[in-house]
Amino acid sequence: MNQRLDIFPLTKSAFAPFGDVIEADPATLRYINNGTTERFHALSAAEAVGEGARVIINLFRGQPRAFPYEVGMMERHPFGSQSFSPISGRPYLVVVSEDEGRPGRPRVFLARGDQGVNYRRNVWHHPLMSLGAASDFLVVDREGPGNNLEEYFFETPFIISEPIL
Ligand SMILES: NC(=O)N[C@@H](O)C(=O)O
Ligand code: NI
Repeated sequence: MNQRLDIFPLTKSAFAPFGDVIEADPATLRYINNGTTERFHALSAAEAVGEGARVIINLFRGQPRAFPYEVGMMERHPFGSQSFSPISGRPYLVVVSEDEGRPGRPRVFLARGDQGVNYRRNVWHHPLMSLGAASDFLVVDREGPGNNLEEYFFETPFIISEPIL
């Protein structure tokens, strides 16, 4: 099998099996604050399940990945969603897999610096992949009891070549 992964643009429809894209979607636009603010309403929703669980807001500062990059593992969070919204304005990579009892072949999306993603609960994804320079992200996910991190390690890593920005 060809282990090299192609990179696709991040779009709402392509990402739909994995979660939501957080971007200024005109279909969600509401004018608020006496017309001085545009509200792009309910682009996604945070989920945190389990007694005593809560949704938390974090800042992640991701160091840039080097290429060619080996995707040797995927992870998922069984008890909650996880969203990443870029603050530094730089593009980044989003790597997700369908669940086949284990992660299927990863799919790689290039996200613009004005696009965030919300991984639905229990969706396989690779940890944050910043590009070019250390990049900050607002991250909304779940804190609470139980192990909210499941990891899977591939026998043969997949390869991502340097993205063309
Ligand atoms: N470990 C952690 O909080 N981050 C990962 O879940 C990630 O997806 O980057
Ligand atoms: Ni994660």
